[in-house]
Amino acid sequence: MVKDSDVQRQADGVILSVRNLSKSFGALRVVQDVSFELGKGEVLGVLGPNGAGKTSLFNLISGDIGFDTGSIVLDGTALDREPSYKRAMRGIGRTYQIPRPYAKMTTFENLLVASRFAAGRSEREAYQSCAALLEDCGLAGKANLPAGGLTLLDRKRLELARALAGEPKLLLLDEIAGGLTEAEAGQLVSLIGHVRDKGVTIIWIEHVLHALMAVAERLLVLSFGQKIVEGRPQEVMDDPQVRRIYMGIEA
Ligand SMILES: Nc1ncnc2c1ncn2[C@@H]1O[C@H](COP(=O)(O)OP(=O)(O)OP(=O)(O)O)[C@@H](O)[C@H]1O
Repeated sequence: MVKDSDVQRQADGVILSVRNLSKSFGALRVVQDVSFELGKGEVLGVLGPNGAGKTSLFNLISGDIGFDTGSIVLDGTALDREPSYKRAMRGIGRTYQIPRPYAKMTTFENLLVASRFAAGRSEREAYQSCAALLEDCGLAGKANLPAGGLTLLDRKRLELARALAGEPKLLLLDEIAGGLTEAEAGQLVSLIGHVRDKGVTIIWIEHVLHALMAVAERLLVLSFGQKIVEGRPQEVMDDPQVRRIYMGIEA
């Protein structure tokens, strides 16, 4: 149920309100009564053990799956049952844990598709913005290579660039640093920092803690589909429940 107060808060600078969101697959309750808010330009990190419901939460926000109960309000608009392509056009961009480029298309063509369809750019505008994006994301030298042949780091860069080509106001990053070396993760962190500096609001699910801690202003921890704690990064990491449940450390 969307309350008038949610819409009012959004006028005050909140870009996303998630209220009492729940989703079950059969008897499995993957997201249970989760609520949080996100300020414009904020970076929220999401943590939790494997299977905690983090990707499911993203799928609910992006519209890849529908929720059972609760509400999601983006910039004053309740998303209700809107499909994912409409949410992309409203400004929700996302990456997937396993990058999903069109493998036979070139890096540049992959970006063009996102720019034309998610951002609704004309052909000319799309060419210009995608050329700039290739530069920003360190992919200029790979523009004409088939995306399927890129290294893992370049596939992650392309995954991020494709999400950015849709010109999102809210960007959902799903374990984008996973599988990278420390130096590669560092490059990605600085890229994400640039995206944040341009005013894009970000929710970032990540197991690579040092990468997340470098950018996130607030953390939210899920366990068995429920939000167990939310707050400033150091407060959250010091929380006894988080140390026990997430890190396996006895308080
Ligand atoms: N489409 C689906 N049908 C049935 N069960 C699902 C489906 N999608 C996810 N699940 C289950 O929901 C639970 C939460 O999965 P989810 O992928 O959201 O967790 P996660 O926190 O992102 O985990 P990880 O860190 O391993 O990516 C898991 O038990 C998973 O098996």
